[in-house]
Amino acid sequence: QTGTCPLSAAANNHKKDCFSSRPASTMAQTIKYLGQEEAQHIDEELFSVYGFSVDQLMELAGLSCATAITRAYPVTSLVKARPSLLVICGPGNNGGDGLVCARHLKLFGYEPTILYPKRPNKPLFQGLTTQCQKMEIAFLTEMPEAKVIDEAYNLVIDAIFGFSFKGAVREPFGSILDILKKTTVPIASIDIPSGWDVEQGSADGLQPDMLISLTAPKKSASLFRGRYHFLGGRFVPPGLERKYQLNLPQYPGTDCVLQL
Ligand SMILES: NC(=O)C1=CN([C@@H]2O[C@H](COP(=O)(O)OP(=O)(O)OC[C@H]3O[C@@H](n4cnc5c(N)ncnc54)[C@H](OP(=O)(O)O)[C@@H]3O)[C@@H](O)[C@H]2O)[C@@H](O)CC1
Ligand SMILES: [K+]
Repeated sequence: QTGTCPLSAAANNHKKDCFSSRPASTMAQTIKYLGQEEAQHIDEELFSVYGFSVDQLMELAGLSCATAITRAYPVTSLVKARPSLLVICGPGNNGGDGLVCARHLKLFGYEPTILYPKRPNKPLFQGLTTQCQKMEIAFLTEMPEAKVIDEAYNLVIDAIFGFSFKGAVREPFGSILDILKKTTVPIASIDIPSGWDVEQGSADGLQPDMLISLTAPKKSASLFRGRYHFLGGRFVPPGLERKYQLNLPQYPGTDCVLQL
């Protein structure tokens, strides 16, 4: 289930440079790209062994995503008059990351709008939804047409599916992904480009401009061809990193994200 990043020699050399402050024994090692089951085991262990709660890690994950998006697409670089963003949230924890990310992006000066078509009946997600509403973030009642999205928004944030996605896409997300494939505005995907097989990717799927891998990249991230690949979720305890041989690069200073 495990593997290392099958990147080009040039990219790997660059990664070695990034490790140059580390001991020689770890210098040649590259960050591990996780299989689906391994990602789920790590997630489970963070809660059961290391004592974290879901909302704690979701807050850090969502903050990482908002920070990375702000690095790649600063408000001053946006092409439209208003700093408008569309955040599409799915039914699981990836969708929760999207809600947290939207709240922080609002605090960072953007104007996010959220589409959240399938809302779990759980206090965590109800609370995150209320927080966004109280932050005066608008919620759409239906997915706009591709042309409308291209006209209205600078960027789409894809928080539909993460590492638990499996099988053929079920509605309403099939139609939503079909529309997203027709848009031309950049897409920033949280953890996995939605609709991609977590390990194999998808030849005719979304082609996001940005990918924010949380904890560690998943195997399909080796097929990402967009401009910006960031790592976020700076919360991995050393014992967990050692057990799964994650070989995480050092985050600079106090940063919660790192460009890969
Ligand atoms: N440890 C970490 O790194 C942390 C990870 N975090 C985040 O959690 C994410 C993983 O979250 P997750 O496990 O809740 O699953 P996720 O991928 O959101 O999807 C599950 C939902 O999708 C649905 N669904 C599945 N397949 C489908 C299909 N074919 N078609 C349609 N629907 C389908 C499925 O539906 P159901 O089973 O209910 O039918 C379920 O409701 C991870 O990627 C990261 O973003 C952070 O928050 C915290 C720290
Ligand atoms: K996603």
